[in-house]
Amino acid sequence: MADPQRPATPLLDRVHFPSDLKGLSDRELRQLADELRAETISAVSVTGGHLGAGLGVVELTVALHAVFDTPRDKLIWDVGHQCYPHKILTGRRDRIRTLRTEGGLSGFTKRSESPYDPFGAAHSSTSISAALGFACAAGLGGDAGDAIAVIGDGSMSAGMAFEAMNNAGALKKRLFVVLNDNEMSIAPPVGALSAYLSRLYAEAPVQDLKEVAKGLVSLLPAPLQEGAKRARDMLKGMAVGGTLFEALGFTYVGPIDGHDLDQLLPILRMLKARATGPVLIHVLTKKGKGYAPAENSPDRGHARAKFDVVTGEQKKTPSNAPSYTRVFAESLIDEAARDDKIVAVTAAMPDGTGLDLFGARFPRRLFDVGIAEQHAVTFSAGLAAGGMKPFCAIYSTFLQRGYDQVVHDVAIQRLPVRFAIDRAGLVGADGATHAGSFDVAFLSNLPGMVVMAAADEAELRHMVATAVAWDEGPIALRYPRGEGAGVEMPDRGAVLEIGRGRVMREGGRVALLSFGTRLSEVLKAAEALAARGLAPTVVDARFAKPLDRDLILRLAREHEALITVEEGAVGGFGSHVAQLLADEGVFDRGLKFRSMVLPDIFIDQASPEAMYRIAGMDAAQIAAKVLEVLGIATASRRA
Ligand SMILES: Cc1ncc(C[n+]2csc(CCOP(=O)(O)OP(=O)(O)O)c2C)c(N)n1
Ligand SMILES: CC(=O)[C@@H](O)[C@H](O)COP(=O)(O)O
Ligand SMILES: [Mg+2]
Repeated sequence: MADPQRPATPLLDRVHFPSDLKGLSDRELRQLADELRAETISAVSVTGGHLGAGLGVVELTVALHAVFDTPRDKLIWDVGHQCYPHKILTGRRDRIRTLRTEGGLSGFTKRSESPYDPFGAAHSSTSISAALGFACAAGLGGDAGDAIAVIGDGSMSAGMAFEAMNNAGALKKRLFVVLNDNEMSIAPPVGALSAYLSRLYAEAPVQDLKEVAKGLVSLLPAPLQEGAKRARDMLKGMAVGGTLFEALGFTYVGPIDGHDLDQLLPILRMLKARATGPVLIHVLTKKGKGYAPAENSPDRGHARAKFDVVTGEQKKTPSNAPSYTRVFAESLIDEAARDDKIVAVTAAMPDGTGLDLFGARFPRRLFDVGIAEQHAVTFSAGLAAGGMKPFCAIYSTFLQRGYDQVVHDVAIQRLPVRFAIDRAGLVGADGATHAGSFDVAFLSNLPGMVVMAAADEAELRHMVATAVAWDEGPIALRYPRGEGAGVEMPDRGAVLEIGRGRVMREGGRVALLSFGTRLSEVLKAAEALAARGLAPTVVDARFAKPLDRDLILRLAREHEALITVEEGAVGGFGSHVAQLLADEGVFDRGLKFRSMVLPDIFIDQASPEAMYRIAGMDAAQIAAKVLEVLGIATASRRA
């Protein structure tokens, strides 16, 4: 009997690389697409991960690989969260059930993984720039081949995509941009571009093949276009809204049905044969296509835990503690009920940041600006300058994109923007691209910035209250992905004294100075050391900026060694403590000092626990560091 969890895929079994598609008929390609969809669903049911986007591009993936000559032609998937079918067709099917696990395949495209991934991604809206780079390199004697960017409607709204199109339209290089329009970002898309795209296909019904083919004569080199004017005019008439892309110098083709290989194949073949400059192919698809539990869910199956293929039911591990994200959202709602100046800003991540809850309660006070982190930061600066109390909630990794805005628009003007930095530290299955490693470093060096890290969910509630109360300049609070520590929650957040840490336990010889949620591991390490008669002092620093100078200098005076621990890269909390100690001449007096930070490598996907083990930051490793600093040999070292 057929196993629904592991479908039969007789044709796909014969396809190992895109070259195997070349001998298949269009009818066989249609069958292949069906098998590829079933295999994608089966694989993600085992691994969890991004499901809906991949299901939406199954036919597109088959068509692009069937028509273009990858990897010579460079196929660049924007974000890369839709690339699982592509991985299956490009020599990685045997490892597809290792997606997003330690030692397994990345959940995104990655250059080091395959020559079929010419450009890595995971953050959005980079594909057109990269493809244009490839197109120009080819023209200058670099790698030959066409460049094709596939970008979603959500990602298309980001400034970078328009910067790239503006450049491409002027350069007039042959370049293919496939706009995969599924009317979804993670949440329903927002903004004027989204409305514009909807109008495009509301006004111009999906074109039938014959008409599109006629219109495509406009791609012919100029001398051949003369006799085709009527057809070109017809295409223009149909693609009423193509004018935006045409104004940017692209030939607009579409909208076409992205699930219909009878449309995709001939159009792509014709474009491959004849296009001369930049072309935008507007393809309509359905996120989650072909799998009812995904199609019918509000996020169209964007990301899934492992699930049962038949029922679609996800296998989530139950938890006793609320997530940090939820605590942030509930705390903010609580504060906002008392203070009508509080507003919230998200860059296309209402669910991920918990601000969907805030929006449900205060619809007029939530701004989802789309995938536009730079704008989100400066927009928040404007809100602050206008007298509001904006909470700009962004994942640590995505805030990287808005750094100049943080410096130039917020910090220099000392505007009280509250940065709620979610996904701080190592996040697990999304890997290095999504790790929140750098925010402490890139924020703590800014004059006037206050930088806090919550050690647990109760602390997070206090930090939200503290940020509300702080009007003197920008302030950031960081917290990780996942569940809290399960501590008792205060009814209301207390306003913390800026720049003051808290002593968790007093001990001798060594002081452990923790910044963030490693505190629980630090306390476990302290317990283990205490059992050996080496009870250390443990402090929750709370602030990386301003530092609690008095406390740190006291600890330095009263202990033989001081060790900082943080979920961030070098240049952050530990570096600032070291700077203080150096400036105050403390090292001259013989203090032993170590800073436990994320190592100077990008850590690939694994469970967060495994990633912290790789980083050398679990309780056992912290305890071992203490022994090392004190010159006490451990059993394993002696052995
Ligand atoms: C710079 C950046 N901001 C936010 C995200 C989070 N994110 C990942 S996919 C996604 C939605 C993308 O929508 P779209 O491009 O339309 O692709 P779809 O999922 O609809 O296929 C978002 C917001 C990201 N990866 N990169
Ligand atoms: C592809 C992408 O950037 C998002 O979908 C991201 O994977 C979400 O991460 P969380 O699961 O931590 O919200
Ligand atoms: Mg989309």
